[in-house]
Amino acid sequence: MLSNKKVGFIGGGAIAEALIRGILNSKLVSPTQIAVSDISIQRLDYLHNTFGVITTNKIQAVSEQSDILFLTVKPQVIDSVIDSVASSVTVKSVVVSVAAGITLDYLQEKMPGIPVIRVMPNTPVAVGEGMAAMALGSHTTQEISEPVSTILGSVGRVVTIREEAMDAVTGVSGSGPAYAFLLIDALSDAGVCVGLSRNTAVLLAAQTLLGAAKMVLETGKHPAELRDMVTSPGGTTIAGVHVLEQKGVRGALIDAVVAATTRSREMGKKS
Ligand SMILES: NC(=O)C1=CN([C@@H]2O[C@H](COP(=O)(O)OP(=O)(O)OC[C@H]3O[C@@H](n4cnc5c(N)ncnc54)[C@H](OP(=O)(O)O)[C@@H]3O)[C@@H](O)[C@H]2O)C=CC1
Ligand SMILES: O=C(O)[C@@H]1CCC=N1
Repeated sequence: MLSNKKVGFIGGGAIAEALIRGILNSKLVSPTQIAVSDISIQRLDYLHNTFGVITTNKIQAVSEQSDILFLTVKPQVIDSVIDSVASSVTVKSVVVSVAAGITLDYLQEKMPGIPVIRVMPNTPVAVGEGMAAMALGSHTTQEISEPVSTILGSVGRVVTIREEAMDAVTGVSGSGPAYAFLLIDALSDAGVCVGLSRNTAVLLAAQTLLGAAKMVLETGKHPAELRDMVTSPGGTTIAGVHVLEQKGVRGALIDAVVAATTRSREMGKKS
């Protein structure tokens, strides 16, 4: 338990909800240690009723109380949000921005002297299988960042990276769950196409991606080696893989990550 820490969220949308769900499931903090501010009262009611967390539409009520303050708003509004919180955060707190493209330089310029961390999480934090990368600002020591690492580590894996890699991380693992959901959806449609019920097809598709991902992580083998183990000579798998290669699925995924990375860089330039 991070028993003596108060965790705040400015913005109670998709990623804040995923983080709150995961953190509460991990039992690292209790609902009353978490406070959320959002402009939508309906959203605050939903979060309070679902998780029992403290909610308010007054941003500063959250920022002045929080030891760890997550900025979980869209990059487009982060400027005005920081203007509202900057005077109420102190050097004893740490501000964690998850906004795609928003740089440490920008955050530090807007909040001089305040420890800041730039993090790119992903929505599987909600089920304890997130992937988060963090880059520390120049006023953020390892000791200051420790509780943030602990929080992110309680809902998945966390790595510390050079900030320059953050746009690439956004393209791979930040946006990545969307590619995986698209693949699972497509694989499910394919199952239906060859005669399976929808429920069975979704189960088969999702469990197959989960199992394959686990094998990569647990065996440490190269994905291509694991793929070869499935691919019997003259069998079914090579017939399927042949079609995927002909249709350019590998190239499409590479193009998708490059496009998302480029978009993250563009969003950073506007901040
Ligand atoms: N979704 C994801 O998978 C990930 C998102 N991120 C980053 O997280 C951030 C949030 O993304 P996401 O959760 O998807 O977005 P959402 O739109 O779901 O959530 C943002 C929330 O903030 C609210 N909001 C807007 N303005 C303010 C304000 N001034 N004060 C308080 N709350 C406000 C929004 O209300 P309203 O909708 O009414 O505007 C909304 O409820 C982005 O910067 C994104 O780059 C990072 C990693 C993964
Ligand atoms: O789509 C987005 O911009 C955010 C950042 C990573 C995932 N979602």
